Amino acid sequence: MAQSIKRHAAHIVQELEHAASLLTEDTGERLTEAILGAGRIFVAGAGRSGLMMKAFAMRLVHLGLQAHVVGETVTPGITKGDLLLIGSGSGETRTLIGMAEKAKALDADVAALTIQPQSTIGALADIVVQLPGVPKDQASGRDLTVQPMGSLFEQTLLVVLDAVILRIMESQHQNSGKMYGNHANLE
Ligand SMILES: O=C([C@H](O)CO)[C@H](O)[C@H](O)COP(=O)(O)O
Repeated sequence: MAQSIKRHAAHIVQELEHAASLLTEDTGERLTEAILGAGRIFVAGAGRSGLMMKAFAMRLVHLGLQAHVVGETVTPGITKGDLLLIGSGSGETRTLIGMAEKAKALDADVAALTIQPQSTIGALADIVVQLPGVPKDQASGRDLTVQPMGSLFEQTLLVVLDAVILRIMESQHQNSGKMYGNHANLE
């Protein structure tokens, strides 16, 4: 018999709680330092992972940081001192590998959030944040989730990035009210 949406939602939250419990105490600390030390932050990701990266870029802008989404028409060029932040569960998405290589060639720093630190993108990155989850082909870790493809990773990615935002808010004495002042007013 089909389960209710409520039960499915509760199951997803349970999976996320388990994923959060697998994080180490220092998860994201180096990344946070790199974000605060960067000239500008460029975020990249494909598909649903890319949507999470976009959501993160919005909050960085709310914090008053210079953040850009790779691939947008108005996104400037990356250069030395900038940080390219890639979210990729598999760490093997072709377009993102090319971006990581180009950023490195231009002397920018690269950080990756991925399930697979040993992946091509993980190996190219200066900073790797390993997240629990199941890659989209579900070749490993199937016991962690009932959800399709990379959903658990994509949700965990958003949760961890939102936690990074809270960490930056603490260190910069920011609050939601101040950040709201930087929110789009043409919407
Ligand atoms: O959109 C995606 C798909 O729905 C998997 O759940 C992925 O996020 C997209 O294909 C990018 O993959 P990764 O780079 O492996 O995160």
